[in-house]
Amino acid sequence: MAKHQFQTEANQILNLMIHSLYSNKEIFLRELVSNASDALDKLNMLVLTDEKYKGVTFAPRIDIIADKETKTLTVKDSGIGMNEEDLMNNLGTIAKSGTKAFLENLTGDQKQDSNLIGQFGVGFYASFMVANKVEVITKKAGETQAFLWTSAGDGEFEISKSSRDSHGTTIVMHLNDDEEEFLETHRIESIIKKYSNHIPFAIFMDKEKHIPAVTDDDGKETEPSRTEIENTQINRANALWTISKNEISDDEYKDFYSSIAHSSEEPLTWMHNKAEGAIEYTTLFYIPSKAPMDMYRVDYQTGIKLYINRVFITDDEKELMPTYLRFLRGVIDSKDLPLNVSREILQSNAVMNKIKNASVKKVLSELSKMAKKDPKKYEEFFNEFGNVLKEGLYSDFANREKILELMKFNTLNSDEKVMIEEFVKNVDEDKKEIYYITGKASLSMLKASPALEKFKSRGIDVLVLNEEVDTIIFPMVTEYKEYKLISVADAKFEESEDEKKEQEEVAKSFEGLAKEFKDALGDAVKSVETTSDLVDSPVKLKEDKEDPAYMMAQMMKQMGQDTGTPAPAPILQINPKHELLVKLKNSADQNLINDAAHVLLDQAKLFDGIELDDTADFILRLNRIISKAI
Ligand SMILES: Nc1ncnc2c1ncn2[C@@H]1O[C@H](COP(=O)(O)OP(=O)(O)OP(=O)(O)O)[C@@H](O)[C@H]1O
Repeated sequence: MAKHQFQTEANQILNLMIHSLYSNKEIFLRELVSNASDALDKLNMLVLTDEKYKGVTFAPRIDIIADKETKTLTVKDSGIGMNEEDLMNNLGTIAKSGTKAFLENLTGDQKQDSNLIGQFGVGFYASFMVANKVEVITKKAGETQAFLWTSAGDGEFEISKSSRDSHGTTIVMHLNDDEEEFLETHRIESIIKKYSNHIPFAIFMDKEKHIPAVTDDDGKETEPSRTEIENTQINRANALWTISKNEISDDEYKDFYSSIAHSSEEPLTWMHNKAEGAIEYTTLFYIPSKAPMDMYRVDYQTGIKLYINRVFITDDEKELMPTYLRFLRGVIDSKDLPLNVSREILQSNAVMNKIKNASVKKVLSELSKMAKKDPKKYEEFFNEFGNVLKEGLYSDFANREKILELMKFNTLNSDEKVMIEEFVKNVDEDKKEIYYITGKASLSMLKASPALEKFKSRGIDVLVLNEEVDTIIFPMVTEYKEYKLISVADAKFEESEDEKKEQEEVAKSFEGLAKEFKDALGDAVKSVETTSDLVDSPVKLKEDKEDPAYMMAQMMKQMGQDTGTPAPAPILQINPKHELLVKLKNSADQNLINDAAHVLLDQAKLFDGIELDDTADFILRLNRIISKAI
């Protein structure tokens, strides 16, 4: 008998289970049954596709055995089973993916953590919530040696040789004294009905059956009533997605979600679709109510299971759906794919691609319906998954317009987020230009940006995009229907001849001050010029987009490369109508002009979220100006 230590992460999960933070203990049965069902799925596929398993019989069943005398509860399956190496890896030494993310997210706060556990799906270790000792007797299909894995959940497990009639896995849980409720037939049956009614395989259990008394014609009892034990199927065992929509209740959909997503939270919504025609397939997609913890990790777990004619193929194929829909949970099942499909084939398979494209369209159109019919629910969805969906704007060119229509935008003139279809109603029908501003700043800060003043003064609304990803995504999104998307910095408004003339005159009268500013600031700015764009602010920065150095820096940024070379110096634009600049123009105090030039440049930088190179210098100059004013 060999003793082994649990891997640190596995041990942490185990400890959590034992000192159960989680109040919903009954889910241990859901987890074990779901593992049994997965093991049957795996064997089913191998028997159908792999020569090596030709001789193996696939007789799928799951048995639950409650023994009140030994206080044990057993879950047994005739699935793929495990050999010694599998046992070592799967039950102890290698934590399943997502474990790290899960553990990092724990807060120590019972209520919050219990929610997290509900989302994570603790798997096999959940058995230690109710048992003080767990034994796993298992034999891998096609192999001869069976093994016994035992642990009391105390940091160690043991593996030894054992025997088992045929392939499959038996999990024996020695229940804690206060968990005997899980030996009661009705309790077990209700848990199975709740979570595992629609796994594709039958679950059996011994049940007491009442046989009524037999009476003769005169009503005299010839045989008394009695109870018999009968091995009975306790779940419906019909893959839920194969049933027609109108025969499935909301509760059944929710329960099925709980079993495939290992989640105790209700899904936000689901979409069940049967496509008939050239390619036949069924999809059942769920949108969770909370974002999975690993959603922003590269090693996120996919939530879509692929079945081919009800035979499980994979749940680990990131190409099944685009990454920007990675929050989806559910099933794709099609008769029209070859059973022995490999990962490579799957990725380039024309049928799979058609299913994928049609499914994406379906999901997007369902989301669009939700946005219109149930805005409150859509808001919940968007708050959780909006930023992930947004990734589709650059990764899925074909559906860009639809994804854009699913976005909710902050805008300059609105306190509530609006959708683009609403937004364009107020766009100038002649110009057909949608303006946007991006920046890594708070919403209020960005809305107060000097760059928006020319829009404010003209009453034009602007999309205000203050998420970090927006600065990368939106420059790539150049149009929506017949509208152009234009960054506020590139927006041009027509001016009358008189206006132009007036501006030229103003610029001329400010030439002296502009030169003094440039002399004071040196290479920190490319040039200093007057602008008619500003109303309330004295200055703003402008990038010179024609500058080759600027274009180069942008290109490198888009390719995700930071070469460390500083961006080219910006142009400092000054507002000739602003009192401050008018006063400076008329001032002969060179020191004041010098300090003001620096302070105004720094002020413009701060507005654009740029860190100051020399904060001490900024403060020194500011203080000098203040003391002069007093
Ligand atoms: N009844 C079983 N038959 C065969 N293998 C099993 C069985 N139960 C568990 N395993 C193996 O042990 C692994 C770990 O199981 P565990 O329940 O901890 O996580 P999981 O099933 O991989 O993840 P999740 O619970 O999120 O689906 C499984 O992936 C599987 O390989």
